[in-house]
Amino acid sequence: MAVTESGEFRVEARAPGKVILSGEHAVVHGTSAVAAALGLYTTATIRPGMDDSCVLDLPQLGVYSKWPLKMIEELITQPHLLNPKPAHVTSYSESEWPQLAAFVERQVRSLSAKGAKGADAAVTAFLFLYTSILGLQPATVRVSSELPVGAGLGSSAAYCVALTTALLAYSREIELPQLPSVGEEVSTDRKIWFDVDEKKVDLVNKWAFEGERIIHGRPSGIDNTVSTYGYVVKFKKGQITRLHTQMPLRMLLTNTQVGRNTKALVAGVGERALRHPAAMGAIFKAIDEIAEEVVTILQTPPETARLGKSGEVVSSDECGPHPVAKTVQEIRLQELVDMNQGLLQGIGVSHLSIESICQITAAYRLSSKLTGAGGGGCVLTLLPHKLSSTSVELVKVDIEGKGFSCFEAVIGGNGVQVSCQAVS
Ligand SMILES: Nc1ncnc2c1ncn2[C@@H]1O[C@H](COP(=O)(O)OP(=O)(O)O)[C@@H](O)[C@H]1O
Ligand SMILES: C[C@@](O)(CCOP(=O)(O)O)CC(=O)O
Ligand SMILES: [Mg+2]
Repeated sequence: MAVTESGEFRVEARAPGKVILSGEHAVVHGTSAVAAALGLYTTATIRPGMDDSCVLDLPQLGVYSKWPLKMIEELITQPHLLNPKPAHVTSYSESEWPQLAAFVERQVRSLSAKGAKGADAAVTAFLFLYTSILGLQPATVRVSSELPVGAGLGSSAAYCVALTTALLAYSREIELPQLPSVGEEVSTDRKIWFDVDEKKVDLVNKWAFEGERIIHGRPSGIDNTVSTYGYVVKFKKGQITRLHTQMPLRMLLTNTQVGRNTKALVAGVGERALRHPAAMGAIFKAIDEIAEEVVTILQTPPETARLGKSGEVVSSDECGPHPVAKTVQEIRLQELVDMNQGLLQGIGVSHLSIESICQITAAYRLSSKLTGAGGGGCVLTLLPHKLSSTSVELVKVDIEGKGFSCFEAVIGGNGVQVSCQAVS
């Protein structure tokens, strides 16, 4: 453990978003899903606090609050909650925090209109994680993100993972990398990100899941798991398998800009499953089979499509004026994406904006599906490895011409990382 002369330091943790390739919603009901880390990050920064207070700055939600620690202490009515136990993961329950909901509601009501949306859940999760991990230590906390919030790219999980990691590092439950000596300037471009120690990364994931429970109600755990560990994973009932993919994964992400809320969508699917247990059970089973097949395909070395009699690539398709060769795996994966989207529509989580993107890309023989909770949010479009950048541009122009925004995703990268700096 490195400590500065003054003993004070600032920590930062960054956690990636995610894309679900296959299996969203059904995974909440115990089936398999496949997801990958997305190269867009949420960063939590904690620096020493002043005036015995806690400052929370959430620029994406328009939240900026400064609370005297005495005020937070009054919310803790159970004596055993007064002593933080970072190594011992606990769950939030309203009965143990009888005054927290009303406190948060008052805080959020006093915010701007921009600040109100989603702020209650974010502030509740923050206060629970802060007091449980750090206790009543003064600190200034800022969480900012490159991810769109509430668009299916796992911003809620990245928020919980980044925040939890920064809190655990600030409490020194996570070992900090060597700090530069006091007075030594560290410029932003020299900032080094370190992976979280293997022994502590499971602790991060467990605390982050508790945060997700506050925001989502009933998370499967896939989002916080991918954000914590990174890469491409299969997830089933809490079991995580890292996939060593043989095929390069390339995709376009389109944001419909239609706002939605994961908690409400997950609850809606749960209610539909109660009304139609057999039919919904059959759909979940089909989604499970699709996810398992996706896992197999991703791990199979690419096989180039055969040439037909006149020399054409039998399994190639036209993409605008440019022919595109697809591997056998890419063609199968496209079919599975189409089937998965059809089933998601069947469980009631698609949206006209999503269908319209699927139609646009189908004209280019490309397959798309919603990713995340749906109801709006983002749509992924698989891009064959050999699709030229000119063809991708054509698809993008068409999508953007219809008023949506899209970008080519960087996926399968690292999970949560930490950085720190001395404060003189
Ligand atoms: N950068 C952030 N700052 C504060 N809260 C955030 C941030 N990102 C996500 N959240 C919380 O997560 C909620 C969105 O989560 P959710 O509906 O699951 O959508 P998604 O995870 O797909 O972006 C927000 O309303 C907010 O409570
Ligand atoms: C719908 C679901 O499968 C994924 C939700 O992802 P997001 O919050 O929309 O990014 C829910 C879950 O697995 O917890
Ligand atoms: Mg979420």
